[in-house]
Amino acid sequence: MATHSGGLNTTEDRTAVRIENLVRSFDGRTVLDGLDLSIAPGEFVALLGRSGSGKSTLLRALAGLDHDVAGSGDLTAPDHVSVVFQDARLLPWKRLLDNVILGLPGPFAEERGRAALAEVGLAGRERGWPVELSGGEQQRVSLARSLVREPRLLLADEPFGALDALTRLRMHALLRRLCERHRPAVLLVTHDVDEAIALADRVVVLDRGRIAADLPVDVPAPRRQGSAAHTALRGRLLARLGVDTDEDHGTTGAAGAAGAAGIGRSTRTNGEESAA
Ligand SMILES: Nc1ncnc2c1ncn2[C@@H]1O[C@H](COP(=O)(O)OP(=O)(O)OP(=O)(O)O)[C@@H](O)[C@H]1O
Repeated sequence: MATHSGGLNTTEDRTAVRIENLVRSFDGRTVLDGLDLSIAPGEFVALLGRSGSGKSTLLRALAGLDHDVAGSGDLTAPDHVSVVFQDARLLPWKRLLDNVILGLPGPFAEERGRAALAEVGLAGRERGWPVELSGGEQQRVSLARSLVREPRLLLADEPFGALDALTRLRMHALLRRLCERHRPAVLLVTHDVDEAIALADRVVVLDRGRIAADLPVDVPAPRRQGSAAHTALRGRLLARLGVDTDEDHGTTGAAGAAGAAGIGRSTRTNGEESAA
């Protein structure tokens, strides 16, 4: 695997993503400060961090969307990267199938697009228009558009942030199924600690431009909220986010709000927490 300082490289080896000493600054303010992170092929990593901590900046760097931003470090990512954003970003003047296969080369693009729409539960809607879809359905099309390209790395920037709670749960189940089938490496940015625990193999917390915690999700399926393992991991993550949950003292109301927001006052030390 070849890596080059300051650029985006590609690799086909056993590491899907390797980031070393990544630095990104805006107007003299350092946002990513020597960040290190690796993701294995097929691994699902959730990225938490307070607002403004640099999560989207990291995603943009991985997507190769920040060529105009000054910075340094080594960054290695696969050739095939897809990005899903909070808004589905469908082209309103194109039918759903055409949105899914937009720019997709090859004679079987239509066939693959139909299969992808069926996979996300939208079989028969190929000739429909984006305006006819709910927010959740639009995000399904966005997922189909990403997965039809068989990415080795799927980057998702709060893809369910605008959805209602029930739709969000359905989308969790769908994303899990799709990832089990297609096995891309995934980096999911979320503000929701419970979403991170529900979906990821590993959760990392970004703080002060570095990875402050890197914890495996050792919660037995079906990862029910309220189980001892779920509650323990949730508490550790919220603590790293600077949220005082009081869960040890038997009050969970504030923790519930904090779990969804992923924000709060800063009380942590600067040390990195990782798997014990
Ligand atoms: N193009 C840019 N020009 C100037 N500053 C920027 C730019 N992009 C990001 N920033 C700044 O970098 C910091 C990190 O932004 P980023 O969007 O990566 O944070 P985030 O963790 O994704 O935040 P949120 O959770 O609120 O979406 C913020 O202070 C933001 O204002």
